[in-house]
Amino acid sequence: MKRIGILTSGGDAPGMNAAIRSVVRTAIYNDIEVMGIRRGYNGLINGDIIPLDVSSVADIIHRGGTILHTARSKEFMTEEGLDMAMNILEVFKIDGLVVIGGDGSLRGAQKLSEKGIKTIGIPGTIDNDVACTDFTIGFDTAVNTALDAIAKIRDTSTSHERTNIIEVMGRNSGDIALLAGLAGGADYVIVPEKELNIDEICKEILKGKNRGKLHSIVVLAEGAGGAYEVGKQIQIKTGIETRTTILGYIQRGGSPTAFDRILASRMASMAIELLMGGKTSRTVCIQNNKLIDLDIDDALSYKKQFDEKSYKLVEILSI
Ligand SMILES: Nc1ncnc2c1ncn2[C@@H]1O[C@H](COP(=O)(O)OP(=O)(O)OP(=O)(O)O)[C@@H](O)[C@H]1O
Ligand SMILES: O=P(O)(O)OC[C@H]1O[C@](O)(CO)[C@@H](O)[C@@H]1O
Repeated sequence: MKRIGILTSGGDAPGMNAAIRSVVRTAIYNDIEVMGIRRGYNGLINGDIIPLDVSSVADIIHRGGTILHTARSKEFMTEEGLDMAMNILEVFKIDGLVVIGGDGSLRGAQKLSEKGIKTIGIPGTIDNDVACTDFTIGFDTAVNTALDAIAKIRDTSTSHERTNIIEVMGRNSGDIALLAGLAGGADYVIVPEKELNIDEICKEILKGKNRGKLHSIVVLAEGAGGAYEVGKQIQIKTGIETRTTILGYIQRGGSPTAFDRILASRMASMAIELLMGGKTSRTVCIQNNKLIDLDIDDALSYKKQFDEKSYKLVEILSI
């Protein structure tokens, strides 16, 4: 293996830069050249490619976002787009590719490997919705960012004796809501994996009020829908003044936690080892605190298991 490419795709996530740094430095350490493909699969189709050396990845381990930029590419999902991407890889003499992104991005990597380019995927998304891995890069930072916001909202909720609904990201996954809610002492978490029951939530809130609680915190995952409507319903049914905060993109930016930097550095270095070992169509995952690699098709066939125990624990601890 003489020259590899690296790209980030889908939504950005804190820790992607740490992964890029680790790919570049592990490769160069092993005498492999690295080309940075900018703007995801769009950049691959358009030849938006720059060489990366040791210094190009200096001073980025602590930065959010991705220095390679990212994108979602409809064109890449067509047969013509895929062929154009393969042509560009040939033109730039790239014989291995590392893709950092969510499940869609890994699917794209798999398509390229079917066409003959050696590809390795690294799961990076704040949503933690790639079922084959216990953690995706960026998830831990997003949970900590949400937790910090919950703590601040809790202060003002207490002063005003209000209920606060806090909407977090996660697409169709309730993982950010669940863990930020557990760590933030939420009274209730609303997740897409569970049916929404407003009366049940109101009962819990009123139970808390009757034992002298000064505030209630409800963490809602965006995929569970309608934060403002949920807040309105709760206010009508409990008579308690209710406010809604949507955290949005602050969860996708910011300096990655130690956990995400370490996970990113380890996964990315392993991706290069896999390429050097001649592997293709594999994705790196972490399971039970061990890094493993799986065939991308197998990895994408995993079904995400909802963490019922943590969900129950939120209920137990909010009595
Ligand atoms: N089935 C597929 N075949 C080829 N390419 C795909 C496929 N699915 C997704 N991709 C490519 O990967 C890109 C990113 O996918 P997607 O928008 O689903 O985000 P993701 O990687 O799942 O990350 P996130 O959910 O964090 O945004 C798509 O825009 C597309 O270019
Ligand atoms: O960047 P966009 O297109 O607004 O996408 C937002 C989505 O991306 C994510 O931030 C990451 O997949 C989701 O949590 C969210 O639903």
